[in-house]
Amino acid sequence: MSANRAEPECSDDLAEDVTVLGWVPEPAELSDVELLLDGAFPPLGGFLDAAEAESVRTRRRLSDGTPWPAPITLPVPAEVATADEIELRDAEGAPVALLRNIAPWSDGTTCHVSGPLRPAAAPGGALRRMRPPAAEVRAGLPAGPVLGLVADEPLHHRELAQVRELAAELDAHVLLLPRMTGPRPEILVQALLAARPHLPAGTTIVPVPLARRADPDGDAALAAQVAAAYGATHLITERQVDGCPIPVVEPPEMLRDSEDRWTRAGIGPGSGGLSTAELRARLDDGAPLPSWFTTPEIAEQQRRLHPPLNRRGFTVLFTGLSGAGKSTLARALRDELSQHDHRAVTLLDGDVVRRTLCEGLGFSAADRSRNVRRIGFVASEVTRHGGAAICAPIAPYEDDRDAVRRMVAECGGFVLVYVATPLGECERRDRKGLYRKARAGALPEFTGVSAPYEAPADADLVLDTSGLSQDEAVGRVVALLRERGWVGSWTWE
Ligand SMILES: Nc1ncnc2c1ncn2[C@@H]1O[C@H](COP(=O)(O)OS(=O)(=O)O)[C@@H](OP(=O)(O)O)[C@H]1O
Ligand SMILES: Nc1ncnc2c1ncn2[C@@H]1O[C@H](COP(=O)(O)OP(=O)(O)O)[C@@H](O)[C@H]1O
Repeated sequence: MSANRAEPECSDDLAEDVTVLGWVPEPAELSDVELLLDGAFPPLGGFLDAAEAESVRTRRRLSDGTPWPAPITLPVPAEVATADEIELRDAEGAPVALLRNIAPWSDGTTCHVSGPLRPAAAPGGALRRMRPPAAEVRAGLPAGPVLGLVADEPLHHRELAQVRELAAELDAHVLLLPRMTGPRPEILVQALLAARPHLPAGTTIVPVPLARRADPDGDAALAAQVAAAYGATHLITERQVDGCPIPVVEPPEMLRDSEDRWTRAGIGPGSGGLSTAELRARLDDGAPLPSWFTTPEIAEQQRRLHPPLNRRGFTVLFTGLSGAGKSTLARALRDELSQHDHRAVTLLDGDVVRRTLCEGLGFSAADRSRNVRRIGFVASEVTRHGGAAICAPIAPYEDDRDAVRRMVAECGGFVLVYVATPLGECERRDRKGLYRKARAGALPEFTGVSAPYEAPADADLVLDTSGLSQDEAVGRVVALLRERGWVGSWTWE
């Protein structure tokens, strides 16, 4: 049997020369660690080795032929891959699991570690009290069919009627597995708990920290594996699931009758309900959700999960050469928003950030990268909590700007403004005399002179301040924010 399959627990008495290193995996990888420890990925007992990963990638099967939909692997830096044992830690640095690194491997560019896992502490993670290990959940289920549903959206009247219909048809117990993904997973769980009065009596609800996979088919099939591990004997899903370990049941067509009840036989005007796009548009606009669509309690959680655009946070990242006008425009935009918008505005200006948050960092590529990503982290937190973050670093590297976009976009709006004032004009302005020094060789690694600036190809707005007044430039940013729905019309000028 491969080193990655479930195995007897390895012993604690390691030899003295065993090297143990700590490592903090990405949040999605930590979710896999939790699921492995909880027995939610049987028969896996740890991360896949090279042969198993290749077998899953090419055949969607483990090497012994067992269907397995997605590679569960753990990439690490090369120096970590050399350790015999790796202590996997959560974002706060607390130990979660110990990985016996029996078979480290490389895919040519990235190192991976593989081997059995054992817990390093009592099970933790968000909402832990609601989610016992898979075996415990299975043991608590009644005998007979169990209808599983892995939910990553709230359930409204139509979906709830579908679940009730299928449960009655199969005479099944319902096992609802809210999927803890996205920036506010706890709200999804609350939205699904709010649906309990409308689900069959005794429905078991267990949140699962199953991170989303890029490949939608592999993702759906992995969700099916998890549902089966927790005891589902049938799975409700609209998707085709290859190699599903349990029978799939498609949700039946439900229509709304003239009294707004959802039935299999119902007919009536608008009887199909709201499409996903219609629901999203209503949520974006803050429009009410009709009572035939959902209950007030579920609607409240749905709105918390997806607030109207003009109530969500956003970030504006100005990028451009020194002297391009980033700080000037950032300050003017701050003033404009402070005067007209309801959000708290946080200005993260290059010079100020470097004296505070990023004190001690220089201008090497690595330090600039750290600087920009730190700014991005703070901006994403401001955005998550409904504020407006305005950032004005040079941010010369595309990778770092992309990282900021990713961090922020998970939490709210993101706008990249390229202040594309030409180098000649920036140099002519030379407000701080830095270009002169750089040209004289007294200031090394100066952006545009002796250090690179990668002009963005993905800017949401490009502003050349050599041909645009400050007011016009800020007006364009505000117009874009308005067009995207993040800000409304000003009530007064
Ligand atoms: N070598 C070098 N290259 C570029 N800029 C330099 C350098 N040394 C000091 N300065 C001053 O630092 C400001 C840029 O800092 P940033 O944090 O925005 O830069 S970066 O995003 O990390 O690249 C920049 O401010 P702005 O003129 O507001 O852009 C400069 O005043
Ligand atoms: N249309 C404009 N928009 C912004 N700044 C302008 C404009 N026209 C001239 N400037 C001047 O250019 C300089 C830009 O400096 P700054 O805003 O500190 O740039 P950065 O933050 O990109 O280094 C300021 O002195 C500002 O007054």
